[in-house]
Amino acid sequence: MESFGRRLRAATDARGPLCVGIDPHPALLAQWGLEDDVAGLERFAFTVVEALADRVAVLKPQSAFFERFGSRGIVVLESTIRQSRQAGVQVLLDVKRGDIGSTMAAYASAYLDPDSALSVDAITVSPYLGVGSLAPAFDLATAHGAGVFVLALTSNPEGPEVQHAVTAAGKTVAQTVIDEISQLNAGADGLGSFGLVVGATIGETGHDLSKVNGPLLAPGLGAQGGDPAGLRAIFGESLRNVLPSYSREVLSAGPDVAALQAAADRAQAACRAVIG
Ligand SMILES: O=c1ccn([C@@H]2O[C@H](COP(=O)(O)O)[C@@H](O)[C@H]2O)c(=O)[nH]1
Repeated sequence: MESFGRRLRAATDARGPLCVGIDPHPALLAQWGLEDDVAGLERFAFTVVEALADRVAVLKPQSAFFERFGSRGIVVLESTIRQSRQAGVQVLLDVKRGDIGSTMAAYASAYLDPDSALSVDAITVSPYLGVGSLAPAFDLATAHGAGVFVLALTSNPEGPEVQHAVTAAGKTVAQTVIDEISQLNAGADGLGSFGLVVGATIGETGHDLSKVNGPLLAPGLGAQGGDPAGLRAIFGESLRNVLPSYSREVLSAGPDVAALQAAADRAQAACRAVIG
């Protein structure tokens, strides 16, 4: 199977770099005139897929908002993933898993084994137990042409306390993660399949992303205050590999399908003006 990195590059070349999150917040369900229940969750998620699956490169369901409804929410997540993939969009499940290797192997099979009902193109993971503990996810992703995005410099204000801490080796925790992921992508044919999460809100931090050769997911645009104009200072020469990601800013245009599409088109144009 073609690698995730190559599929992603083809998708962003064809449709632009934009990633839109599917985050069915209770407040958004109310704004859309939907009940805060499984039927409302389903209507919300399916409407986003109907509106955007054929015009953006990546849809990013936020697992937490589906898990909130227990097993019935997971069934909706499975359908959302299935419909999205059938429509040809890359699906990045924002699920931020991370555990000791033997447990990580089970998480990996849940999301990266093509036989799983929750199988997606890529997932987000947390390196807090050490990047090496994520090896089962890297291995399964490689075997099945999937991708893995590792949290490095997150968009929230609490992140730097941990991520900017300097290790005994003299590098920040974030730079350690960045360098380990860069090594995984070394020798990739085209864009690598191992990505990083680097928030669009962080400003210039001095971290070196130039050797990553993998996709750089940039959440935090719109509702969290990030602006496409700020991406240049954060990503420098790696700008071409950035996947700018919006959730609430685009989703709040719903439930009208044409209004959602117009909001996504505006976000796409703003990002293209910076990323190209
Ligand atoms: O550093 C991070 C990592 C992940 N996220 C996720 O992205 C979306 C952002 O939603 P907005 O409505 O555009 O603020 C959400 O699912 C977060 O969990 C992040 O924001 N920052």
